[in-house]
Order: sequence, then C-alpha cells, then structure tokens
Amino acid sequence: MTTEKPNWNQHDLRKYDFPLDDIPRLNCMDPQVDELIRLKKPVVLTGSNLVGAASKWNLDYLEENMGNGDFTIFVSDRNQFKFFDEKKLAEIASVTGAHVKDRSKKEYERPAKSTTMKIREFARRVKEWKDGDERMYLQQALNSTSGAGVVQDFIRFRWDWVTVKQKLHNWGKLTYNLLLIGLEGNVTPCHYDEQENLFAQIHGHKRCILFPPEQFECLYPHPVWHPHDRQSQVDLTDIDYSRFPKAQNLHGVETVVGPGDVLYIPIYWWHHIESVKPEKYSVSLNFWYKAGPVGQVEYPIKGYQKVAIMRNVEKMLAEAMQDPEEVGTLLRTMVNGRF
Ligand SMILES: O=C(O)CCC(=O)C(=O)O
Ligand SMILES: [Fe+2]
Repeated sequence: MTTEKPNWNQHDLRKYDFPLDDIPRLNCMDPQVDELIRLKKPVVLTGSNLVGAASKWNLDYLEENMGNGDFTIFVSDRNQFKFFDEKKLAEIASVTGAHVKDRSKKEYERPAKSTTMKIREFARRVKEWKDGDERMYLQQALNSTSGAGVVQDFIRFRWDWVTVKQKLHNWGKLTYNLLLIGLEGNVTPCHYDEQENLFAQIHGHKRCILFPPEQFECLYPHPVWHPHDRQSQVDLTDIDYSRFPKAQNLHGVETVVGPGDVLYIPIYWWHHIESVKPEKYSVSLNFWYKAGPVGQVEYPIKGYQKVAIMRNVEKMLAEAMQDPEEVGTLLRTMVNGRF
C-alpha cells in the first residue's frame, strides 16, 4: 500500500473563528468504522474503492463519456452557492391564506442562478475560466442520459460493499447519486440534509467542515417554509456575532478529502464544503440514502431526533396559522416568561 502525500497545502486553507477537530480517517475494513456510523458520527473511509471505476472521471473523460443530456449548473458572482428551493415558494402559496398572498409574493434574493448546459459546454467554460469570472457549479443527479462509458463505470461501483453498509445500518433506499463538479474556491455554505450521505471524492480536494445536530442553536437555520430551509443564516466566512451571538459557541470537525476518500456525513449533520487548491476543479459523487424506519424510539431523545421534531412543529404551525410569518410570534408567546 502506498501512503500518498496530500498535495493540498495547510497554509492555503482559510482560517476560521471556531475550533475544529479532525474527523477520524480509517481504513474501510477497520471495525471502528461501523461503530462510528452506528453512533451517527462522521468518518472518512479509505481503501473502499467505492467509486474506483470513476477514478478517471476528469473533464476530458466526462466530455467524451457523459452523454448529451442537459446538466443543472448553478452560476454565481460570489464563491458561495447557497441552495434556494424554488418549490418552497409554491408551498408557501398553497398553505397561505388569501390575506397574505401578496406578502408571499415578495421578492427573494437568489444567491446563485440555475441554468442548464451540455457537458461539453461546461467543460469548455471550466477550462477557460479565470479568477474573477462568474463561477459555476455543476450539480446533477446521475440519470439515464449518461453515455455508455459512464454507465459501464457506474455498474462497476462497489455496490456489493455499499449495500452491505446500507443494510447493516438500517438505511432506507438509495435516492440518487448527485454528481458535483465545481471550481476551486467554490463553497457550499453550511446546511444539513435529511438523508444519510456517503460522499465520494473523485478528482481534486474538498475541505469539509461538519457540526453535530446539537449545534442547531449556534447555526440559526432559516425557517422550514423558507426557500433556504435547512441552510444556516450564519456566513461562516464572516460571522455577524451581533445577529448570531451563539455562533461564538461553534465547535466543529473537519477533514480534507481527496480522490478515493469517502466521507460519511450523518443525517442532520451540518456541513460546509469548499473545493480547495491545487486542482482547478473538483469532482465528487454522493450516495444519498433515506433514513431507516423509526422503530422503537430510545430515550433520552437524540439531537437529530429533536431537529426532526422541531421541523414537524414548525410545519404544523405554519399550516395551522395559514401564514408562515405568524409562526415566530406564536412560538414567542408560548415561551416568553413561561418556559
Ligand atoms: O460538495 C458540495 O459542495 C456539497 C455536497 C453536499 O452538500 C452533499 O453532498 O450533501
Ligand atoms: Fe449537503
């Protein structure tokens, strides 16, 4: 076995205000891996070869073998790509009474615009891209439009190994694989997902900063009905402590993943991901699994289960009030001076 020297440089990494411990890095055969996954703790798995068949997925290869489908590309003037869920706007309209229809139409700022491109066009633009140009981030679920080469590679993923993990940890079904191709310096700001994630790095390096669900209060998520649902309002690169004072208590874990590494991002864990030097672009593929069946709940309730409960309460109140903006008022009335 060769121990590869990382070719990213510690000094190139951005300095953050909060403490960061290292995420454990273990060979996939190490029995501790399954113990960490069972406890829903992040871990970097090495040596799994999960997407070894995709190790050649650089832009030249993908251009030839990815097919002629349309790819979703986010475009942004800034380096941060904060997800904006257009479907939430329709949802707000459907739960909102006529009396607040106008308010729900208010203009939201979209931090990144979504467009579609053929892979050839995207590859050309990435190759020509220079610092200061508009940034791009391809984020597309793998689908049946993939060319024959990519389909062959996909079939050769270690489905046997990953299916054993899925069964062992009682995860639900694989929803899809999201392919991410982004420029060095692109940032996916801090958010959580409602799925278990095996995040496989293929080309280039990514710095992944994670926080446990227990840090909910320090990260001030947008309300559940908001198009930025599940995203933190706190910009970790420039924290506004007067608005978000509890961000002073942030304490995260981090790692830099490179080709062949697989990071387990547990369901409801916050993550902030940046593509780092030296490569010009990064290619990753995630494996998103639905949560397993709830089964017997054990007490005391865990941090991630509290987040799920809070989401349900918030959704129920928004629907009952027929006005999402009344949720906060109601919750404050319930709590202030009483609890
Ligand atoms: O790699 C990224 O930029 C974001 C990935 C992510 O958020 C995810 O896989 O859940
Ligand atoms: Fe995510």
